Amino acid sequence: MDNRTGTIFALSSGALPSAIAVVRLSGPRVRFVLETMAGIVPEPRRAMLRALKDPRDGAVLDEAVVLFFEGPASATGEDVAEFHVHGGRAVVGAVLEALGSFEGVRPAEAGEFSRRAFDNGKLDLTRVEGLADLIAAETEAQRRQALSQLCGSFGDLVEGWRRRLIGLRARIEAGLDFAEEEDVLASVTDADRAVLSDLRIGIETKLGEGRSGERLRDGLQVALMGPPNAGKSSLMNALAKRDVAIVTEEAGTTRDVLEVHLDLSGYPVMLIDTAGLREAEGIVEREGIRRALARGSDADLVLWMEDASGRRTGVPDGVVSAAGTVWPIANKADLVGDGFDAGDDALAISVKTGAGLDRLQEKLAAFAGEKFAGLGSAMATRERHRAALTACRDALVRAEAVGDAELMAEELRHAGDALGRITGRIDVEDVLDVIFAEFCIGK
Ligand SMILES: Nc1nc2c(c(=O)[nH]1)N(C=O)[C@@H](CNc1ccc(C(=O)N[C@@H](CCC(=O)O)C(=O)O)cc1)CN2
Ligand SMILES: Nc1nc2c(ncn2[C@@H]2O[C@H](COP(=O)(O)OP(=O)(O)OP(=O)(O)O)[C@@H](O)[C@H]2O)c(=O)[nH]1
Ligand SMILES: [Mg+2]
Repeated sequence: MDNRTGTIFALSSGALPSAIAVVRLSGPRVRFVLETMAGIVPEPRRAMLRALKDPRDGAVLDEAVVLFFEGPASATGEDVAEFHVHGGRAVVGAVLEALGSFEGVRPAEAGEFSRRAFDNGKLDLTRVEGLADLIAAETEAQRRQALSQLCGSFGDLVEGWRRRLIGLRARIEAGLDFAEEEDVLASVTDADRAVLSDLRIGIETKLGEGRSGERLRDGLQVALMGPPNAGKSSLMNALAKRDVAIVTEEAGTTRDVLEVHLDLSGYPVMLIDTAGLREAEGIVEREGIRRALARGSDADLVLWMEDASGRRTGVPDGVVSAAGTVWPIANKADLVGDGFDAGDDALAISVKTGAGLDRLQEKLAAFAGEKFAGLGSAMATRERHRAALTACRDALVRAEAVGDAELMAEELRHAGDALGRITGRIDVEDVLDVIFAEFCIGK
């Protein structure tokens, strides 16, 4: 984004046609556009019904609800206007074209409204990320987490730590100046050390939550693995309630890794179907098996599925997920007869008759619930958060180890800067474009 000034506009609502479409504008020319097209600048935050006119010939384009938000009390911090128009393609097309005809007014790029909100101090980076997650949220747990991040739970926690660090550093540096004047050695008080270790513990606790926050965004990874023809793809389709994967009676049907997102009692799960494992002849199938093993070793949970009517070998040693959780499943219970008991700890199901599927779904939802339980609402949801927290923790550990007040102050500065990168208070020009590019146009 090179041109960060000017007045921008975009269709901020969804796909057309729709009942109503919202066209949003932000920037210094908003008042002029309102006067020209709606004949008035409405009182801030009061909806008005107006005829929208083409600035070039005065032709009426639509009858619209018009809103004005006076900067800085707006979503972007600039003057903002909204035209709530009828959501027809031609209506929206005509309004957008009319807006583009104004001097100094241009279409917005993806994420540009949010970028302005960030630049004007309306949202810190964690809130911006929460906003992106809220728009992407597909399940209740994701919505709650994203909304809490948008409202600042994580950003305020990090900013609180940063302020305490700054306070600590200020006290230590004041001591340094004093020592210089008085020609004595600066010392760090026990109280200062207590604050330091308290901060370190807080950050370590947050780091101890691991990737749970990231998993909440992407979904818990559950990989379907097992020998060919066990019914993995059939189960995938049954749980997804649509025909995602090809199912045939031929062994070796699935080659690529397939993913579907499931909503299990509000928890996000990414179900991964993989190629059946066997000594394969063809290179395509061998590559499929290589991918299957790779995904399985990354998964939070592996469902190891075998055919209950055949000879079951059990879970091979090689198939142990990173989290180490593997559930054996015996499918095709219908072929074995009524009251089939898998015997071992395997869960007996039949995708064909649906037997055992409810139980499996309940178990999966409980597993997801357990994985996400105990997480506060303020959580690190991205790799970059954890990287910065780790850098901060390392600097704090070094600060605790040094005896010299000057070196300690220096480490505290590093620690504070690491936290500042999370909220975007310092030195993050490089990550901004990445974060804002995630957004749709009009946001
Ligand atoms: N019509 C409409 N609906 C919408 C939005 C919008 O922009 N327009 N939003 C877009 O994301 C969300 C609401 N977010 C908003 C965030 C801040 C402000 C705003 O005017 N903030 C001012 C005043 C705050 C106040 O009065 O409490 C400010 O922060 O100073 C408006 C909407 C969801 N619904
Ligand atoms: N009788 C019976 N047949 C089933 C059941 N589940 C799946 N099948 C059948 O088993 C065959 C193989 O099913 P798939 O879902 O393609 O098996 P897969 O494990 O994905 O196989 P690969 O992709 O080759 O590894 C198909 O003909 C299915 O209709 C079941 O519960 N009972
Ligand atoms: Mg398959």
